[in-house]
Amino acid sequence: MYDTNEAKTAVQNDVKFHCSDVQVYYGESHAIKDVSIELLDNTVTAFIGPSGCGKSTFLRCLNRMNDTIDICRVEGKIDLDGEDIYDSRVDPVQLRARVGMVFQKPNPFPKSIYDNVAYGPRIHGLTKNKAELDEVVESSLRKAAIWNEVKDRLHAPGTGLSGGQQQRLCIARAIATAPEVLLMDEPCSALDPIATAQVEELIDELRESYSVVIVTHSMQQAARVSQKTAFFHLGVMVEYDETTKIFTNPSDQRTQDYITGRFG
Ligand SMILES: Nc1ncnc2c1ncn2[C@@H]1O[C@H](COP(=O)(O)OP(=O)(O)OP(=O)(O)O)[C@@H](O)[C@H]1O
Repeated sequence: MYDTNEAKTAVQNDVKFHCSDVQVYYGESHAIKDVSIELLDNTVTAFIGPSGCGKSTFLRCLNRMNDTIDICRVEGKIDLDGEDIYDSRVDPVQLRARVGMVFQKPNPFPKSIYDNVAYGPRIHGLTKNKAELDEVVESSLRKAAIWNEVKDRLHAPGTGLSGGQQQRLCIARAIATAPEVLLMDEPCSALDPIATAQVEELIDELRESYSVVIVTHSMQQAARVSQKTAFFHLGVMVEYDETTKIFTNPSDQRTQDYITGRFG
């Protein structure tokens, strides 16, 4: 039913994130229950599940974006390369340079294309001079597969690009701080089919350099772009396995019901 690519399966890659017994509360409401998962390097992991099951909440735990929500409380342990990201010594701003994020709606800053990409390297002091910064901007735009479309108008506003171009600009902005992990929260939901195909192709390329975690409502997209899939339901991670296995022979009846469209 779903077109998965078994040859792309990545089982031997290193663990980037080791999450154990993660709980998330919004006030009294228990949104994520006992989630334990290992997320691999050089792998695209898809989070799927019905609306409200907690996919975005769990994704936001991985770079402490939930810290910005007053009523949100995270418990359990989340290690990135063996280091606890919730340790009081960890600076969330530095963490977010290592664990970049791309949102549902393209959100370029009201700045030029160049300045959008240069923003992260500038605030983190990653380059020594203008020539180095130019290089980072160019290589990030190239990796995000948008260089050829913008190279002659780097000083035009980022907000003047099409939706698909804006999303690739946001991916370039996330890549510019040399992250190790890219979190993508429904990155194609505001894009047309052509822009979606371009971003999906890009996600496949990004996997060579990063660990990519993507929340998606589209099971076809999860099947196309990911090697691992986690299925969430009512705040619980029901099943986590090779994408091929999840879409062809899931172990849990709830996963089976979801992928065959019986609920959600
Ligand atoms: N800022 C918030 N304040 C209070 N409750 C929240 C907040 N964000 C999410 N929730 C609740 O947490 C639960 C999980 O929401 P979340 O957005 O993580 O689910 P999701 O699977 O990503 O949903 P969708 O696919 O619709 O985006 C829901 O019950 C939601 O109402």
